[in-house]
Amino acid sequence: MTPQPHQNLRGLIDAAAIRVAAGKATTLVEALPWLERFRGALVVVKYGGNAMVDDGLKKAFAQDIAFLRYAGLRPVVVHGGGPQIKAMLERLGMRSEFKGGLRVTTPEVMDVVRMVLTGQVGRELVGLLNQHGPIAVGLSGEDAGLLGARRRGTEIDGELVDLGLVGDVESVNPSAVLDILAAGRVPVVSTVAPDLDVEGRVLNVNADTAAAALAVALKAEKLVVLTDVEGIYADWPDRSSLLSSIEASAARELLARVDEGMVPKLEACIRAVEGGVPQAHVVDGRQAHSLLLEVFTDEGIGTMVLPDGGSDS
Ligand SMILES: Nc1ncnc2c1ncn2[C@@H]1O[C@H](COP(=O)(O)OP(=O)(O)O)[C@@H](O)[C@H]1O
Ligand SMILES: CC(=O)N[C@@H](CCC(=O)OP(=O)(O)O)C(=O)O
Repeated sequence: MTPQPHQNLRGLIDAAAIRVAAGKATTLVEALPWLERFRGALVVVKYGGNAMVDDGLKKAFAQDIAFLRYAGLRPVVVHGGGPQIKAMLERLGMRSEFKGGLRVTTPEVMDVVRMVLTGQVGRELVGLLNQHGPIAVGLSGEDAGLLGARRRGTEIDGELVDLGLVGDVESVNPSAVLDILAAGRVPVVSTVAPDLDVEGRVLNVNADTAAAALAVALKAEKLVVLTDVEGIYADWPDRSSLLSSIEASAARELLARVDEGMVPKLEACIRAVEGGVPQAHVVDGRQAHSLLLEVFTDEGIGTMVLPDGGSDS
């Protein structure tokens, strides 16, 4: 019997659909070695405020974290919120400046930082994640003694500059995070920390810094820093100088040549790998699902920071 034209068309569509399905299966199978390798792995993901400005990207980020969780990893989210703090300060008619990539924080600015990070950005991320099931629990460095911080300055042209209520993490008590992970949930951490020297005072901790300290304390398998640039450039802003990987001591040398937002990020990656985290990645958070690509494919996305000698192993 001669096939009717519509049957022919149907046959063609089916063949195309099968090819698409086969492609999807290939993608899933390609993830298998990574699923095996990272099953149960604790991964600290720092989600930068600049990668958080677009609703579609935020949704994709929440999907990625939910995916990691349902794939059997143990993601811990540490979020930033620099642009969101800036927007709120502007609404309130306030200003703050950055020195060495860190916000100079007066007591009035600190109130806004705490309100925006813990009360706004953290809440929003928890809400987005919980659209995938009751998985996310938000907490700040103040909860159950998670973080303890001491005031720090920053060095600019060899001189120590005061930053006000800015802290560096001195102690981590990870038990609250571990409790949440043991319950099968995803901790979402905002980086306000009690001052170890002045009772009742809280300090503004850069989120990269806090993520590194947490990754070390939790003995994470990796730290992934999502930001608004493709990775670390050896010669910023020369776009041909994107690094695919760099070892800790070379990264330390590079610190003198990066500026502003990349300073705490690079410091954080160095701190993580020198503290025992096997690898730290700076990845472009403006690309939807970059986190999944980083964890589950071998495509070498972003820049990987390794401990010294790590490239040879
Ligand atoms: N060497 C470098 N490589 C990449 N980015 C750099 C470098 N030096 C400075 N930067 C700047 O750092 C920015 C990332 O920091 P930031 O905007 O604070 O991100 P986030 O909000 O994710 O913490 C980049 O957008 C870029 O402008
Ligand atoms: C001391 C310091 O600079 N704290 C940061 C905390 C938020 C943060 O780190 O946000 P991003 O990751 O989006 O940059 C700030 O006040 O902006």
